[in-house]
Amino acid sequence: MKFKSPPVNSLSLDFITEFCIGLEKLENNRECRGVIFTSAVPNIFSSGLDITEMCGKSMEHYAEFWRAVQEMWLRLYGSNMVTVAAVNGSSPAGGCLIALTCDYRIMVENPKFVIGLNEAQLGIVAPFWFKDTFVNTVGHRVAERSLQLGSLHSASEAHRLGLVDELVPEVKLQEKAAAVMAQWLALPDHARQLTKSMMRKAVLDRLVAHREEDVQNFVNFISKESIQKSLRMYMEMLKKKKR
Ligand SMILES: CCCCCCCC/C=C\CC(=O)SCCNC(=O)CCNC(=O)[C@H](O)C(C)(C)COP(=O)(O)OP(=O)(O)OC[C@H]1O[C@@H](n2cnc3c(N)ncnc32)[C@H](O)[C@@H]1OP(=O)(O)O
Repeated sequence: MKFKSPPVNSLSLDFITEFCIGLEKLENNRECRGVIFTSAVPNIFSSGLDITEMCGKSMEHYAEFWRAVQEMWLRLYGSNMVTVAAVNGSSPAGGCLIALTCDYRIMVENPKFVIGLNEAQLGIVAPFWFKDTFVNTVGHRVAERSLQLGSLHSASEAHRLGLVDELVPEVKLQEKAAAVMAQWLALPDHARQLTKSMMRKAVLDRLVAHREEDVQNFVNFISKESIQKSLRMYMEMLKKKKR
């Protein structure tokens, strides 16, 4: 699945809806046993949640958007397929979450590319299921420090921390992703799928059990004037950076 929503593959409601539909089609296709996620936008894997979906909109819109974000994560983290992220660009916040939610992460070894859950830098808080996914990948200590500081890690640092599994030169990315996929698909599906489910079930169940509460927390948090102000300032900063 190649993300192609220029300029930065931000995760808008439309993007997320298409992502979920695409994933469901693949999940229902018996001939498809694995998916590689990558980007068709140069230098960007995904810039994370589309901030304009969380700024200046109605409470109803925030609730609809957040349910879609939850749905995307539930489908991807709970997927029966082998999922490989071929990270060929920067991947902050929600973009990093997509990578973390996959079974394996390969990143291009470009010192300019960054990845991480930088929510704290925007004055927002990564929800518990982002945190759980992060902890399950890198362990509690690394996740705690990285989340509190809202760190964006270079590709080499992300590799050292275990946030990504492998680094490759850009030209080798697709070949490496295909080789990893072949290695994972060599196992019997039922054994791999049951093992994956056993490892991820508690974290998935936790969101399913608290889904509406999580939507309400998000809506209350994001609609606070202080949070709206932080997000507006962040968007202005992104725009000014260009000039
Ligand atoms: C109690 C429960 C509480 C729950 C709280 C909420 C939890 C929310 C969880 C997740 C949050 C997120 O995912 S927020 C998104 C975080 N993303 C970022 O911080 C990345 C921001 N973007 C960048 O750093 C850079 O754009 C880039 C490194 C990704 C690319 O840099 P580049 O120089 O190539 O491009 P530009 O910066 O010039 O950007 C081009 C264009 O795109 C706009 N843009 C960028 N990112 C976003 C985004 N995430 N959403 C919307 N729009 C974005 C940027 O403003 C530029 O627009 P213009 O061309 O109009 O200027």
